[in-house]
Amino acid sequence: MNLSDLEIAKASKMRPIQEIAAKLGISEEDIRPYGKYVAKLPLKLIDESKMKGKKLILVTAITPTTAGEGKTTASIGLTEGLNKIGINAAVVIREPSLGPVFGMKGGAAGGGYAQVLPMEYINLHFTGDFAAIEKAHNLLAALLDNHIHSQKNTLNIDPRKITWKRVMDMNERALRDIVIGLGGPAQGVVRESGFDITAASEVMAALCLSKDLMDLKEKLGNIIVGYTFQDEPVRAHQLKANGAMTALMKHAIMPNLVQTIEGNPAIIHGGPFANIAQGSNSIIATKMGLSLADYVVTEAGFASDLGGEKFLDLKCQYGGLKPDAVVLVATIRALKSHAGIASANLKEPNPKAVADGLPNLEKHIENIRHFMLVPIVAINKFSTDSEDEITVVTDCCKKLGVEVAVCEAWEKGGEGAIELAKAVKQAVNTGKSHFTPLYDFNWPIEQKIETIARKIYGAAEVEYSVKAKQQIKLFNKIGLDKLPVCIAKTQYSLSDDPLLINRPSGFTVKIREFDIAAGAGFIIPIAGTIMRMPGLPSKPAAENIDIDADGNISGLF
Ligand SMILES: Nc1ncnc2c1ncn2[C@@H]1O[C@H](COP(=O)(O)OP(=O)(O)O)[C@@H](O)[C@H]1O
Ligand SMILES: O=COP(=O)(O)O
Ligand SMILES: [Mg+2]
Repeated sequence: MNLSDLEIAKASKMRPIQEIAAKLGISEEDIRPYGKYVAKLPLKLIDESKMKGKKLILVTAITPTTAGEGKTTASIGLTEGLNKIGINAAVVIREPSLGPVFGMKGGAAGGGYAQVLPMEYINLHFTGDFAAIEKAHNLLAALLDNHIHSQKNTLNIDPRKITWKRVMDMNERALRDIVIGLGGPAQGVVRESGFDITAASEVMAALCLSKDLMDLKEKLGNIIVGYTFQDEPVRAHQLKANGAMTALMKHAIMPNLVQTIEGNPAIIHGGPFANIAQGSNSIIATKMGLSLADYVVTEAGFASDLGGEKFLDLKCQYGGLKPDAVVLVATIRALKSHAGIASANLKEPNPKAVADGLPNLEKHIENIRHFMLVPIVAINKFSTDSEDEITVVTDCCKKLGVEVAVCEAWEKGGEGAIELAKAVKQAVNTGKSHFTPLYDFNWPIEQKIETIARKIYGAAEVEYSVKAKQQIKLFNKIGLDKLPVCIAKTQYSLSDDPLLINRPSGFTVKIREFDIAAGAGFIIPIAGTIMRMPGLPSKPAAENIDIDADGNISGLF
């Protein structure tokens, strides 16, 4: 195949969004169109009574290369395949961030003949949800600094203990750590601050974990922006910020309906990354999908140790969701990378390297079983994969008693995912999945972290910096210790060291500090050197993106 993702997307004939809505039994009056091919869906379409008996399938992956191993592509392909075998399935995915779009990974609308459309609209500004999240986040920052400057700091906030930063949906390392208020007394109070990427915003997390607009307003009001001189937490509602913040989110709270290349329904909502945030689309969108379709295929970022674990322990517990099966995407190229093969040589057939990389796959299979769930391995086939290499993986799965299917949806669309769809249909109806979260929110903070680190990462122990230990004491004092944890760490290793590939053991996870999302409802242990504002690579994808006089965009992928 020599067409690019964008060329395939442009060549695909889209159906009016009303037709896609009708597939989900939604009337024209009930949708809010954004042009001909996109619509927002009102929350009244969520009906928990209709969710009974519906099937929820999580798509996760093995530890990825920098390009990603095809979870979003396979999720869309599987949805096409399920519809081809007569199952009314919808895919529910996250909205792409401009960070990767202009950075290294590119967009997040799938690939090849397994894409959601309109791809360029989805990958760029879409319906403005990210913009609303950014504005709400930065409004709180502005009100906070204004309180200190213009309102005599009656809340007694210690400017050195402000934790609330600003956000921007761009990979901007230059804004990670900044000094604000320079230029004299009229410019506010001089203090250190910084930017995180919007995908890491607590407003994003609150949106993804809320059940409706008033729940979102309460979550936003509970955001801790910093501490007083007496170490008391200061929350957004004390700045009277959450009403206006929620007003900005009035439309963003509604999920977005689009379509796949084959005209099946796709719901897109929220876009947190899974290495620095909780990595799953919203509870609202997932419940809407389960209210309207019989099967919902949904993805969580990066591998089972990041998006997978956070989807299961955090989102499912908060949302009362129970997955019926987990698809574990594996690629020949990623397995070879775990054998130490350089990225330049990953296309060369090398069955032995595939075999040497299998321990990483085995660990991710074990991780899914830790949640008492049934894994199905989906080999996302690339054109360069050899039959011998694929046989290495299928033999390994058979030895472990794990269902495995080759997924060719990137090349063939739904036709290429029928084998996977049949395996999923069988798995969700065996009743062998008895979803059990890894930990109870009420456990002590250290026990929650150490359970994940040992069981899911394979760590020998967890170490805490002096700062992290002080923060745990503070969290225990102010009652944040009963919140779940959302560990920020590298996506390139099961450990917190990106250089430890394959299945590392005997390592120590080092928690350097914590961020908190007291409003959204979790604490964020930050492991290793991970940053919550990524930087652009030396060859940004943005340099290859262009537009002509007729508005034709090129280079987006
Ligand atoms: N089978 C495949 N062959 C070629 N390219 C693929 C294949 N599957 C995915 N891709 C490409 O790899 C990149 C990552 O895919 P994506 O589905 O976004 O992965 P993830 O969601 O796991 O990050 C995308 O550019 C996509 O088009
Ligand atoms: O948060 C990361 O998501 P992907 O793995 O889909 O890129
Ligand atoms: Mg993805």
